Amino acid sequence: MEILRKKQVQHLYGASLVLLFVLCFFFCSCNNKRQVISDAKVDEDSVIISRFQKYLQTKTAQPNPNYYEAADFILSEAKSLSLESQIIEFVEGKPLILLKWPGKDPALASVMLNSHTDVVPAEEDKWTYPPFEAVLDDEDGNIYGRGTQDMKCVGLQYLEAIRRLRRSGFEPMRDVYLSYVPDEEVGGNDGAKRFVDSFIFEKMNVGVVVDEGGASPDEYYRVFYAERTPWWLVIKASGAPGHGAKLYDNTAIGNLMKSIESITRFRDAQFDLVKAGLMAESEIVSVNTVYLKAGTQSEDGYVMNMQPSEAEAGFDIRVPPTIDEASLEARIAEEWAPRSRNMSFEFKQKVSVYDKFGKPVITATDESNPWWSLLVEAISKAGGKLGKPEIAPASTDARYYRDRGLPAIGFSPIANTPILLHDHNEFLNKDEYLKGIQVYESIIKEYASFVGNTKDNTRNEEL
Ligand SMILES: CSCC[C@H](NC=O)C(=O)O
Ligand SMILES: [Zn+2]
Ligand SMILES: [Zn+2]
Repeated sequence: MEILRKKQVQHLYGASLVLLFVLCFFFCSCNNKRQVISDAKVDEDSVIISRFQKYLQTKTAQPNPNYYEAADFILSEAKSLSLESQIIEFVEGKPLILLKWPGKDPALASVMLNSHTDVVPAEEDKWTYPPFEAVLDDEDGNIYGRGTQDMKCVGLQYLEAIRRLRRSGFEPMRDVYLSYVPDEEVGGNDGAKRFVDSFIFEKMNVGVVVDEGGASPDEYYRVFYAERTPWWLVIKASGAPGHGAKLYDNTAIGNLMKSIESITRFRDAQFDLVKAGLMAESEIVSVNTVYLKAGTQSEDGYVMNMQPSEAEAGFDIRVPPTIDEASLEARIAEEWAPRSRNMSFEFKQKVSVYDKFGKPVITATDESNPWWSLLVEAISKAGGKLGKPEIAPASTDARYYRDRGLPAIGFSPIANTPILLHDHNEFLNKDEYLKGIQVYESIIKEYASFVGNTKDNTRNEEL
């Protein structure tokens, strides 16, 4: 009896040891698998980041962008994804790359994801890291480089999102186009403008355009449904020249100064509305003096005892679509550059805030525009938070698409990031970049699967 019990106990011990061993083995192998999976994810992420760095290293800064360097990179990525591709040169030396992921029902209007390949220049000596080396700072995970926010991030995130969707077996219903356009930073006349006027664009039967937005310092992504248009104003004043010691009326510089005082009063009043929290920054007219030119030059500077006969100033004015253009025009002609003070003015750039029907160029952000609702849904599905739709403070290529009556949404998935577009030390955190890919994955999926009617989905078309 005693012996039997002892034996039973020994058996029990043996069985428990085996069970423990099996459990240990199972647990360890599971853990190992987890380890393998997370190692693979780290590896995949670093490959994605190095592709981004490669695109950032292409030298496409204005005023001498090497567009072919960027084109070669985009085309090789497109090839690895088996996307259809073509290079279009509306202007020699300024290629536009058009990629296509064909949908199952080509009769449906297509989705177009737009980005520009050029970037603004950088003052290299003011940067912590060289602006075209795309250095990844291991301490904070930030990637520094011109174009990290504006907007090489977006251009490549589109492709990374498509890579993932393809891998998951997703097939679009609608054609998805990716357009990589030149010259946005200098006005888009040789890029997006030529493109929208082309037969190629006509044939694409675009139903919606997604284009760039901006960075957001908080956790809410910014989204733009319209934008302020640029009025680049040059004011010239003339007056009698005279001795530097003489006081007299109507000098060129005196006349220009009066205008600048008037412009400054207007600027301050507009700015006060923002400071008081009554208006958003892009809902007011902004005016900034960008150059002043006067004086008679001498060998070592300017002649000091002569009052010049001509003086000139340049202003960057940004006009929201909510404003009455005629009253601003009248203010310029009557107060800022009146003929009565020997003044004249011209616009280096003047884009109307109205479309050809005289209505403000705006994309609807309500249920009348299914693309808007789909975007909201897609971002939320990806776990992103969307801020209140805004008017973009500056210009983008989206205006060319909106001008044609197409809904165009300005959106870059950059949250928790200081706004450094066109600034020194522009950067994007690698995790924010990776998160953005998921967001586009969700948007493309939502847009490309949508089979509902898209007619009359912008206010412009309704009118
Ligand atoms: C009107 S051409 C200039 C376009 C430029 N776009 C982005 O910064 C801008 O200054 O708004
Ligand atoms: Zn941009
Ligand atoms: Zn820009």
